[in-house]
Amino acid sequence: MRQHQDTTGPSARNAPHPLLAASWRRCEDRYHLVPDVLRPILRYRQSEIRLRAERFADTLGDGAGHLGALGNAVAGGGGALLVSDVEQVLLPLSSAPPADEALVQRGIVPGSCWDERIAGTNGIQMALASQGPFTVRGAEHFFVGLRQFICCSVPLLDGDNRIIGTLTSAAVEQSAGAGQPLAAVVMQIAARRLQAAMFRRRHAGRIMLSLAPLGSPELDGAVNALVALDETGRILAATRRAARIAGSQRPDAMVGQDIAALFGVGLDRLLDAPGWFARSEGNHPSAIGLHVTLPIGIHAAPGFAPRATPDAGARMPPVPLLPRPGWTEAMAETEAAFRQGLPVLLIGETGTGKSVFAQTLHSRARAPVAKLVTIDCAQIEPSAEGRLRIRLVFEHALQTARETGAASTVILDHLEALGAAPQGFLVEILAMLEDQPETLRGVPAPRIVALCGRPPEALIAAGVLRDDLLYRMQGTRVVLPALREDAVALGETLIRLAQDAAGWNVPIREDALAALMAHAWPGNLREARRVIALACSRAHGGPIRLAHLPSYLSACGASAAACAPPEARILHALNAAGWNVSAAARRLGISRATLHRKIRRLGLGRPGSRPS
Ligand SMILES: Nc1ncnc2c1ncn2[C@@H]1O[C@H](COP(=O)(O)OP(=O)(O)OP(=O)(O)O)[C@@H](O)[C@H]1O
Repeated sequence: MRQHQDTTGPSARNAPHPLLAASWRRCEDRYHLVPDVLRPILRYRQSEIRLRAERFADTLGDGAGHLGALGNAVAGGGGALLVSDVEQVLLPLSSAPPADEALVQRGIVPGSCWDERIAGTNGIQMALASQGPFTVRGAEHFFVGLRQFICCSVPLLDGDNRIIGTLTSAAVEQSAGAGQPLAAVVMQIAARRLQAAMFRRRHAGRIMLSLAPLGSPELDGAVNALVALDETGRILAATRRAARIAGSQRPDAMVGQDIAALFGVGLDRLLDAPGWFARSEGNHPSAIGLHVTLPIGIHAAPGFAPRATPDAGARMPPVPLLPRPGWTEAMAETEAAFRQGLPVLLIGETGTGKSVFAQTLHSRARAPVAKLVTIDCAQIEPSAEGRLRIRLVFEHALQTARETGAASTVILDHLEALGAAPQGFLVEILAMLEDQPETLRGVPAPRIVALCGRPPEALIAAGVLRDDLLYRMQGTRVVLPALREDAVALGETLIRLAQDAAGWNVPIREDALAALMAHAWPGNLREARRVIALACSRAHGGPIRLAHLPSYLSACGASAAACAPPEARILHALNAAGWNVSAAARRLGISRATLHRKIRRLGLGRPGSRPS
């Protein structure tokens, strides 16, 4: 080993750290560096530095913004924050100027390269070599010119646990004094926080499990001990720190495992725990705290797709729309409220067209890119799993709103079937969206359309529906009438359905129409569509007769014909006569003028053109 003036290096005086000694040996024996000559400085061109800095800032994401504040904090303690990439090139990412001109004089400036082969033993290179925090003090630097400094460096890991660079607090050793140990801690915390942010961004939209070694003396020790999970509790990714706390060799070894198997506690239980869940038994000798965060925040979520939340898309229903009584007026009124972002409550028996109405509302909202997602409340379990599903749907809606800039529509179908616990949870989400719009950070809030099969007041009285949920949901309300409530509309609908199914103006014989008109239609439009389709197929293209109807309708045909409401008979006559009023009047045995009067009084009209 070469002797040099000033002091001898660590290897010559029983190096305090074997890695330091090894570095010194390489510098002398392999790279033939001489400590007491001027350190050769390799400095990159401005254009190259800018490129490197941009790439690095992209990887850091939001974290890059925090480096300025960190730089100021380090400068306040008498040091300078140095940020290097993985090739040990200093980047101009910390806006704070170096605290001491000495750093500049020694070439510690953006673009300078701290590769050991040129710069000798130094903090940046030691942190990368040891893959952990490393402080190189004064005489431990290889080059004499650097021995006035103390450098605390930590490697910086990204969301995939790859080392992307280092953070260093550099200061003149004499003036750094007592502040320097603190600087080392600050660097570690900053690196952990930056990695946590990168990991969260990398796995945005995923359930995040945080781990903490309970009783750990470390300050802020668990901030980057993160595990990304799928909805079943299977591990998708983990940070190195999480793997260490979980007692796993490597993060990769955790991937695919179920947290229930690994920690002895399932996702459901963790979701029900209000805060940190202490895990002190099982395979792990030391106690671990576990905490789950659901992805309700507004994140970009690459590849995220919520489970069991079929996306109805902005499609119109695949059936030709029939005019429904009051529909046009209700649609006009509701559309205005809907565009303003007010929630819409649609009430009606099964099959009255609530979903069709909601989808029409969405597709007419003049935002073709907006997303439509549906939660079928009848399928939401009262467990934590159900809660999770609701959250995922809202997360998905917010994510697409963020990507497209257009508010998504969330349809809550079969609201009456939602259990008490998920109702409470829904209230929380709606309250957050409504009362804390700042949490959305400019992303348009989802528009809510709730569909309810029974009058909500009756549900509240029966203790089935929470009143605060109802009030959160009814910005405007529309009641879709049952088919039986309006005889004229029923007759017109049946005739239109028959025309659509047969493909021509197919007549419905009087006894068949009477039986159809006498039926209560508990399944409303859904049932009517099915019955008419069956009748048309049985009629083989000819007129629909009583015998073509399902038996539960044809059985009461004869008696029904006798007591068929007058409007049904008039409608039938008009239909049979192809809406020729004179011919229909003759069939009915009344005058043309009388028929005209009746048509006006009953508000009858030839089945009109289909709504667009
Ligand atoms: N205006 C319409 N024109 C034509 N068909 C319609 C119309 N409205 C509803 N339908 C038919 O009725 C069926 C039921 O409609 P929809 O699913 O919207 O009813 P709903 O009130 O949401 O029923 P549920 O409460 O059972 O989910 C649809 O599949 C469609 O075939």
